[in-house]
Amino acid sequence: MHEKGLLIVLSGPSGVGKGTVRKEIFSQPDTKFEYSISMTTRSPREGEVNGVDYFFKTREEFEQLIEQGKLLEYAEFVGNYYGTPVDYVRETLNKGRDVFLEIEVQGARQVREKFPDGLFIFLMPPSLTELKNRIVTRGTETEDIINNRLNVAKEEIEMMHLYDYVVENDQIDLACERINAIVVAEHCRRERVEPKYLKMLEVK
Ligand SMILES: Nc1nc2c(ncn2[C@@H]2O[C@H](COP(=O)(O)OP(=O)(O)O)[C@@H](O)[C@H]2O)c(=O)[nH]1
Ligand SMILES: Nc1ncnc2c1ncn2[C@@H]1O[C@H](COP(=O)(O)OP(=O)(O)O)[C@@H](O)[C@H]1O
Repeated sequence: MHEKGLLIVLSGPSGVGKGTVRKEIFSQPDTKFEYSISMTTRSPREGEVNGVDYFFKTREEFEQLIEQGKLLEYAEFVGNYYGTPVDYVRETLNKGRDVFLEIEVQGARQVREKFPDGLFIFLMPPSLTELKNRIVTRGTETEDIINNRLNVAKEEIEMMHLYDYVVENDQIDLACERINAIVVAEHCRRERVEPKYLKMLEVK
């Protein structure tokens, strides 16, 4: 019988670098977490592969998944649905593997309700100015949309207290190291009283 795996949730404001940090973590050969591939109604970008980057769905298909209770959480983000497949998450955790979700903050909030024992990590920008720079560099958005996004980001940052850890994404490699260290520490903390260790103390 395996111990249940840890559900790791990485979230944070739009543009902070969640996707970038997640990709870096999963490009490291010694990463042992399983990435849960999300469902989305947004169109694939150039180079994105169905079943690798996302499971691309129509709005009808996605709404059916919601009705059938197939999503652990879902949210509408900039006009598209995004959601986490519940069966994959439960099956993988039951195999004793750690599952890693990279999702926006509304979804993370729903996961917290269903998995209060999950490990919730909030990625923070070094400053709001730097967050604005990242949103500007990434997109083709107009000044109005960028300001609107920044206001949303401020509301998202206010949700920080709902998380177990806050990690600054000043440099991608440092943010990844911090996340990996948190997961290792969290395993030690949770498995401290595991029977196999207590057995060492048993009198023969
Ligand atoms: N709630 C939720 N958010 C998701 C999920 N998958 C991805 N996201 C988030 O959706 C947002 C948009 O993702 P995407 O369209 O890939 O664009 P980008 O990450 O901003 O380049 C990001 O904040 C992701 O973290 C999911 O399954 N559930
Ligand atoms: N540590 C960092 N330093 C500088 N730029 C970064 C860093 N992390 C991410 N970025 C850049 O910021 C932008 C937003 O990153 P992205 O991963 O798309 O954010 P999110 O998934 O949180 O919306 C991208 O252009 C990315 O290259």
